[in-house]
Amino acid sequence: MEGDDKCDPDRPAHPGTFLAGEARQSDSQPGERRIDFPVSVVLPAGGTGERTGLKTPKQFCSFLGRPLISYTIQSFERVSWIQSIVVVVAKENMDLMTDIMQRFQHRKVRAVPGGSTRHRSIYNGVLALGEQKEEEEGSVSVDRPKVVIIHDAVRPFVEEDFLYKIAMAAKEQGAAGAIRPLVSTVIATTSEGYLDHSLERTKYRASEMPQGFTYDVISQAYHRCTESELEFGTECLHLALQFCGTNAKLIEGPPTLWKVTHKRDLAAAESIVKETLSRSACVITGGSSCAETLANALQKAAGAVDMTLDIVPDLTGDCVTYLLTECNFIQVSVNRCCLTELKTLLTDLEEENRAVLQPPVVIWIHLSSLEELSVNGTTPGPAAIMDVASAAKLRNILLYGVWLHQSEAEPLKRAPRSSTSTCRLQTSVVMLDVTGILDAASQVLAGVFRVDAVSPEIHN
Ligand SMILES: Nc1ccn([C@@H]2O[C@H](COP(=O)(O)OP(=O)(O)OP(=O)(O)O)[C@@H](O)[C@H]2O)c(=O)n1
Ligand SMILES: O=P(O)(O)OC[C@@H](O)[C@@H](O)[C@@H](O)CO
Repeated sequence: MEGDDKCDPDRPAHPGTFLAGEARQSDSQPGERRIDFPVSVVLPAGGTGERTGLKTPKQFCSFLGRPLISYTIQSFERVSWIQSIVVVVAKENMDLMTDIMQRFQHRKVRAVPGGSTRHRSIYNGVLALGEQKEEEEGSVSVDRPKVVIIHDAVRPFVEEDFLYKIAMAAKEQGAAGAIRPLVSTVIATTSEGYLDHSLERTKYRASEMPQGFTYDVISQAYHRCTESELEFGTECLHLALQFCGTNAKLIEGPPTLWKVTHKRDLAAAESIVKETLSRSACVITGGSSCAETLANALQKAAGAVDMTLDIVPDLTGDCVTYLLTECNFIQVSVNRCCLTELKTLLTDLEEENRAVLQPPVVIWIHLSSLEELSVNGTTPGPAAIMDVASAAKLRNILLYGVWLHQSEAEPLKRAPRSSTSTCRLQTSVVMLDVTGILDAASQVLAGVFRVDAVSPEIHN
């Protein structure tokens, strides 16, 4: 089995080198990532978080209606080349973890019981990856990965690019780990509590997460390690070196890899999530092909915005909850205009009342012309939407309607750049094509991102 040579305890460990910045492997560029081997993740989350001083273990502390661990899981779920995630939680938290996975629709994730120490929890997670699984038809399968990424569940800010570097280095070297420069100098003390000596800071780094290992290396390292290591150790890279002779490749990671340890770290994590979310929009077009066009128009108009496109074509209450945890709720619906559905959405938004970017913004784009709207009779015209919008504004929700209005008499008028106080589209905005509509809608969205107060206007 490949990797045995990497786990030869007699093989002398070479000193290894600090990789400044990039992994020596081919520098990955976004979109160029090619992972052609199975990668799974173990998220140790079995601790009690004593250092926060809180009763709730920090991984289950919530902000913006979502537990910290859910943010971490989401970071990994978004990585397409990760095949499975194992969350390791204390036995007494298994039901809570199952509820979180269901409530936030976490896929690819399963929970297994942790141990009395972090190493024991991680070991349980590694063993779970190697277990045989009963398939529905009764057959047995093992989706044993080639590479295992281990990452503390209380480090919610992990980026795909860095995960890619760790996974590639782990596959090539047998082990890889994230490092960061030391902030404080490391000193050794005498038994009487005096300075014995200090270490030269430039020669040392802080070991962080994520870390990566071939399955063979990490499973055999844990299989061979001592009870004392399992009880008192804190470093998986050390186990790989000590018990497998595998010297990890060290890769300097971004500052976002920090671990939530103390209570103040929870507040820091919340402010980072808020800052990230406030640049995110959810575009729901019900399957219309214009989602990408709108996303591009918005990126041009509003700058870097994290767009979630068409994740939920039909909105019901629990989907609104899901959306609100994914992004600031800005819905752009194209050619979907049922007044009942609109009112239901607005009610759900009001009841959820958790969008980070207040107020939530809903834009209905009608690619059918007003004439068609009035003919089919089922779609409310501007006046009806205006009534709904006025009522919604009292509930701190902004509703816009933008219509395709075929009128040769009037030239196309681009919506003006949003002003600093309000974001207005001209009352007689004339759209002769989808791009013009989307441009106007993107300027509304851009205005939302750029101004605090946005007055709802209905434009046709
Ligand atoms: N028996 C344990 C102890 C810790 N961890 C996990 O290991 C990660 C990093 O450990 P740490 O920050 O020390 O978490 P706690 O042990 O919970 O914190 P404390 O030491 O303050 O109690 C956390 O995600 C924690 O949940 C674990 O899975 N099993
Ligand atoms: O020691 P703690 O349990 O607080 O946290 C675990 C950290 O030590 C660990 O994540 C890194 O040092 C990398 O091994």
